[in-house]
Amino acid sequence: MTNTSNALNTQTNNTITIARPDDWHVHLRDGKVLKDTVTDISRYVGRAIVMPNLVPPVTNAALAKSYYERIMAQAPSAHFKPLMTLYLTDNTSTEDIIAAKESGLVYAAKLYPAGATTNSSSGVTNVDKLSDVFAAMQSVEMPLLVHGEVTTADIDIFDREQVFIDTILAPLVAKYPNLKIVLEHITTKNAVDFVIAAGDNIGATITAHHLLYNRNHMLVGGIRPHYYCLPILKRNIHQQALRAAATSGNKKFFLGTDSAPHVQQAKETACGCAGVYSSFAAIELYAEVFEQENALDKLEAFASINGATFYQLPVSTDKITLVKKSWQVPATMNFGDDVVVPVRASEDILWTVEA
Ligand SMILES: NC(=O)N[C@@H](CC(=O)O)C(=O)O
Ligand SMILES: [Zn+2]
Ligand SMILES: [Zn+2]
Repeated sequence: MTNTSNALNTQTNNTITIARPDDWHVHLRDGKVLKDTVTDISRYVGRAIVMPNLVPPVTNAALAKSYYERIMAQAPSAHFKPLMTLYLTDNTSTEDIIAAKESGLVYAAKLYPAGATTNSSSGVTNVDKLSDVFAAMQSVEMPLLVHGEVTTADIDIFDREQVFIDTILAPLVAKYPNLKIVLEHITTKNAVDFVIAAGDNIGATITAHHLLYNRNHMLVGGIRPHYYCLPILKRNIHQQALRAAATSGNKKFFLGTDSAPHVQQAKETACGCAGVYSSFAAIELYAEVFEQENALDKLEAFASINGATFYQLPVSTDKITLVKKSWQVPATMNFGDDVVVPVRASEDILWTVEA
């Protein structure tokens, strides 16, 4: 099959060539494990929006710069570029936003409602405290990335995203009509519907695991901690809505793995951490979903075009090729002095990226 100048992807039944994908939401962690996460992600991913939920969090341009330098010190592949993010707290100032923008390294700021997820204890307790910060972000055109879950004890964990959209996100979108917002790792039909109905300034990332799995995978026949992530896997109708959105080609939806490794002991315990490690095989996992939905022709839009367009960055001119060839994921993977149990551990992944 020949490529035409305006159709970027080339496809047969068993291979597909697309522009180099980016990952618009990933956790690379820090310290000894950085070598492992950076090696895995930089195998073929171009740009990655790097989450700032370290301990302590990445709250200003200076911290973002030193984290950037620690990532680059791992000697990632030449095509890899980390795009840094700022962690918003109750104390973030408009000066922090301006300095971050001027650094040229920070591409977005992340809103973690305090207590919502891993390392979010320094997060924002009340978005009203950040009015000036959001106004500054709107004026310097810095996207706001949102972990969209409320944290109040009276709200059921399966409803946290929907309640966040209704009570916090919708008013925020109304108050800052030009602020670019990415609702990260969406998990519900409510989120899909909200994003579709909103203006072009509102987008969403979708993880591979929320496309491949629903809460039955986590809970039927025994509790499986390696499926536990936040926002938590929802029921099948939500999974179907996510699959429809991702494979639709709609420019508002783009690839964000939310790959979030935790050591094996921290997952396989009485109170296990939230997070799924997936970035070692991101595009291969998404390709399974797109093939199942008969939408391999939309994979490039989701993985390589829509996110770049949202962030006003050029689409990569490099290409990668996926081949329909299965391989077995190891039971564990190196993670500093420890190991992580990756998504699909000891099972097959159906696609392979050609070296
Ligand atoms: N997604 C997760 O379950 N965990 C993430 C945090 C996050 O993205 O919310 C982590 O940092 O471990
Ligand atoms: Zn999150
Ligand atoms: Zn995340």
